Amino acid sequence: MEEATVVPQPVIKAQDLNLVFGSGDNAVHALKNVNLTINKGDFVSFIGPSGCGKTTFLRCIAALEQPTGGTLSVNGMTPDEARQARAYGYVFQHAGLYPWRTIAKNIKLPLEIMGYDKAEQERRVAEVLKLVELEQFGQKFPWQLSGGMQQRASIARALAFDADILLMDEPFGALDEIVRDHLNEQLLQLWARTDKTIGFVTHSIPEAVYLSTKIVVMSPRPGRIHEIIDSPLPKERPLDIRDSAEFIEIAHRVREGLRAGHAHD
Ligand SMILES: Nc1ncnc2c1ncn2[C@@H]1O[C@H](COP(=O)(O)OP(=O)(O)OP(=O)(O)O)[C@@H](O)[C@H]1O
Repeated sequence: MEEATVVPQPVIKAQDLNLVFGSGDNAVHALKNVNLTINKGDFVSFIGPSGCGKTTFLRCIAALEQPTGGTLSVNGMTPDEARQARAYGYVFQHAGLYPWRTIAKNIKLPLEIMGYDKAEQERRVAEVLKLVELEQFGQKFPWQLSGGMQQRASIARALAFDADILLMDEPFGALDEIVRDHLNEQLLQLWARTDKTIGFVTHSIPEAVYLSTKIVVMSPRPGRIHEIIDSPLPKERPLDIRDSAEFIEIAHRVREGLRAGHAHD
């Protein structure tokens, strides 16, 4: 029997994207001629040296920065329209939970602002707490949770309005290795279950290789895409896949890409 061909559905499309902060002598060319298509269900990691524009690219998608050239579409809309349509959830490096609100109330806040009725707010909070395995912690305050649990709560908050796209800016950068491994595993399971499209910024080669279907290797300022590596790893990834020859080979390619990217300067 012939295998069904899956037609890729572009979700995020950047064409010749440029962003220059400031002008004259103070101009910073943060993104230069970035061309990238992210398809539905992709898990795309962005890796590159500090200051190469990873966060800026994510912020452009989220309409938090305005590109100075090129085009960018999100679910077929402009980033501004996509923001208004709640097309994505955004997870920052630090959990950013309000200390005076319980975990459930933190997750509820954007839902309140968006005008969901009380019953729907409760239903969604319960659902996302379950997804990140924090069902028992809704009534706790952030300070009563570990760093990893707080980060899971912030992921739950981003998932609460059930956007198809999740943008994550180094969400696990501040956590220790073991907690990070665990959260990586959980995030992959969540991605497999929900079929979301994920854009993920990281500094860690193993994290990028473990999580992604596509690894975007960026080069130093002005931020350009040096290479896009498609991962042949299966969707189901136990942690020990990191010891496999295939994994090590991709990690090697990413490292080489990062080195070669540096040579542009
Ligand atoms: N609002 C701004 N005004 C001026 N320059 C900015 C602004 N935001 C970012 N930059 C500059 O743009 C460049 C890209 O920054 P960005 O934060 O996207 O890099 P990054 O790859 O995410 O870095 P890191 O890995 O350190 O988080 C940097 O040189 C940064 O200093």
